[in-house]
Amino acid sequence: MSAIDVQQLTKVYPVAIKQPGLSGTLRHFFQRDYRQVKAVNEVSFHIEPGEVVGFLGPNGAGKTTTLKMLTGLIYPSSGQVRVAGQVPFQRQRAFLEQITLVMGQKQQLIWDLPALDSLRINGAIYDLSSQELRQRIHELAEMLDIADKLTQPVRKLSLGERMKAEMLAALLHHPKVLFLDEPTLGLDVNAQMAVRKFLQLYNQRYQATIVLTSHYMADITALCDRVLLIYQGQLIYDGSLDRLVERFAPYREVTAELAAEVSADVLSAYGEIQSIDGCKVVLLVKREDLTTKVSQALAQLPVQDLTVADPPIEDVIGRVFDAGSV
Ligand SMILES: Nc1ncnc2c1ncn2[C@@H]1O[C@H](COP(=O)(O)OP(=O)(O)OP(=O)(O)O)[C@@H](O)[C@H]1O
Repeated sequence: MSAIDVQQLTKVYPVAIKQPGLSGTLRHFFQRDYRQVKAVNEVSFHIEPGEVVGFLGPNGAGKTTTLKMLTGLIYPSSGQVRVAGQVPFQRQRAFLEQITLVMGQKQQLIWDLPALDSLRINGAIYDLSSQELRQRIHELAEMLDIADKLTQPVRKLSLGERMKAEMLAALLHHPKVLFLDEPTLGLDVNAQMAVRKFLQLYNQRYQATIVLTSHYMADITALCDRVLLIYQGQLIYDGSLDRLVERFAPYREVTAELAAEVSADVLSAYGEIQSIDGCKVVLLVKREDLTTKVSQALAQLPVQDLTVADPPIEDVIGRVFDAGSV
């Protein structure tokens, strides 16, 4: 059985239209006109247990709306969803016990109390015995390296420590399916890495399924075997990151260190110029022309060093979204 099954999922939001000015406000009060915003449009995918999947898209693409439907916070307008065999919007206990949702910009811990107190409340909600609760807090706190911070009021924790404590609270019931919306938002590089490491460990230890959205590509490349690209509510790609680069970046990035400066006119014969910084040049070369262009460059230019790489994944995805279609 798939961990997540989504078929033709659609969400349409009715949005009230208000004319400007006082008369518009008065009219709006008595008679409202609505327009329909299709935030998610016939999206289908399946995710197997234990998979870690990145959900990518520009602002307003429909990622959060999809996560909200997958966690049962909102009803779909049409289509089917099953998560851990359950229908999310029915909000059955058997469903809630198996999932969690972490939103980077929202918090569940009580600001003025130590995290430990909020964890005790969660333990009671999930009917954990005091021994079970102690053992789970101990285990997760070790994994997150946060044990010594749990007795301080949450408001005194750093952002990174708070995020770790939030994770602990969200995972106390050992969910099998994790939905994470921007879990590393605003964290510094070290805290981002700590959260990523923890998620890897949790995934391995509990064979948990993880779906995450992030605007930090480092999160996606470190964690996700598979990515879903969503654009204007539609799923435009479902597959591995490598295949995404091959499919949407039909070029490679060639960086050359030259012994002397060479004019842009001459360099443009070898590829599309990405940047020239004195003797360091970066060119984009079509994959099929790579061998020919690189051998020509080596023979004809004063090359001291040359490297060939895929372009940064941010650039590839940016180009896909700029192009606006597949
Ligand atoms: N409650 C709502 N009522 C009306 N429209 C909404 C509502 N929630 C979201 N939308 C609209 O639906 C679209 C998708 O929004 P959503 O929050 O799902 O995007 P997102 O991909 O998560 O974006 P971001 O990366 O900025 O968080 C946007 O056009 C947004 O304005």
